[in-house]
Amino acid sequence: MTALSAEPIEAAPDVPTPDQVRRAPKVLLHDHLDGGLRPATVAELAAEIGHELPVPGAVADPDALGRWFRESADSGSLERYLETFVHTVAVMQTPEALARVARECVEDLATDGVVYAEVRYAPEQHVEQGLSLDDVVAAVQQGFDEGVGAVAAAGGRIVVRQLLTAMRHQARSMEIAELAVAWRDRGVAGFDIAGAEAGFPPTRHLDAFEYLQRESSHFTIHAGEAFGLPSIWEAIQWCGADRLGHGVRIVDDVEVGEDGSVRLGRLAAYVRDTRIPLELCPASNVQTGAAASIAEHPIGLLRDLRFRVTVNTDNRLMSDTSMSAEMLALVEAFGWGLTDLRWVTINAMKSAFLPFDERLEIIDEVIKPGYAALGC
Ligand SMILES: O=c1[nH]cnc2c1ncn2[C@H]1C[C@H](O)[C@@H](CO)O1
Ligand SMILES: [Zn+2]
Repeated sequence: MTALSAEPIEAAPDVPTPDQVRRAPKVLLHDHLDGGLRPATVAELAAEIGHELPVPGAVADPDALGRWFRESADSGSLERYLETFVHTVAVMQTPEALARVARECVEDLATDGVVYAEVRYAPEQHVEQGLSLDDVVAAVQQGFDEGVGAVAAAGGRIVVRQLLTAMRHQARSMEIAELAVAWRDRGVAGFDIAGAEAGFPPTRHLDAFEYLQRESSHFTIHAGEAFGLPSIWEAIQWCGADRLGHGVRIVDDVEVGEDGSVRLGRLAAYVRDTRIPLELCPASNVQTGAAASIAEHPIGLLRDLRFRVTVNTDNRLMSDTSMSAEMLALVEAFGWGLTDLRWVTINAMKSAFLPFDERLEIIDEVIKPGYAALGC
């Protein structure tokens, strides 16, 4: 057990304005492609293929559809939150639709000031109309390439990589891990597992993780979101996860005394000592019930204790969020300043599944100058 005080790293020097937050360079490690569609795109693609949406007339009123996603995902349960994906996955079954969604994703992230993103989705969910797993990855990559090209043509700069997710309740993780390795030099940076956590421990997919380790590949695991410490422990100590998707329940292993003293249990100490990145997604956690509110979200404590905290969107459509919105909410709830936003951004870039020299280049050439321009 470790004892230490929960003193902040340093006082936040200033309160950033919404415009400063939007202009600040951002790094996004945890964003689902099928959770980030524009409402208008869901409506148009659904109309094209005759998929029935829960909101009639959504093409004419995409905002109403956006509200439906947000409200339905606001369920307090991960299982019910995940039910909303049936409508986004349904409209992402052709190369054209996949490429469009991927291109728009890149454009939306760049508009939000994101300079590096790893965007994940489960290829096995996009083969209902006969595409092969390879076709799916190729279509998404084409969309990403087009999006990056469009951003560059408009004078911007963004780097985007795919993470391939396997669904934890299914049994295709080995195939998806092999797919990630096959595409590793063509836009895929790593692997993940997602889906309902309770009852589906990461060790169910141990063969896939062991294969990836032998291939010197990278992976993150959704763990410690809807389920607690045992899931995090398996993800790290059995499966060898490089990062934790959410990982927010690590606070169950942190004890804060009335006098402000803090004791870390063995697992929390290990996560902090080894600098395992936490892909925290505050708005999503409030919707699924993992946190009661942003103000009560453990990110404040985890930042003060200097865990390797990163800030993420998870599902921009279901949470009606963006990186700027997530950061602004933290500014408001915890009084974070630009120094804190810069810290989580550099934490995220250090934790990316990109080669070391490319990470450094983005930190030195994009992130630091971008914050310096804001006076930080
Ligand atoms: O926060 C999440 N936890 C677990 N699974 C999730 C979360 N957000 C999205 N997913 C699932 C639903 C998607 O269809 C799938 C692949 O992106 O991943
Ligand atoms: Zn997620």
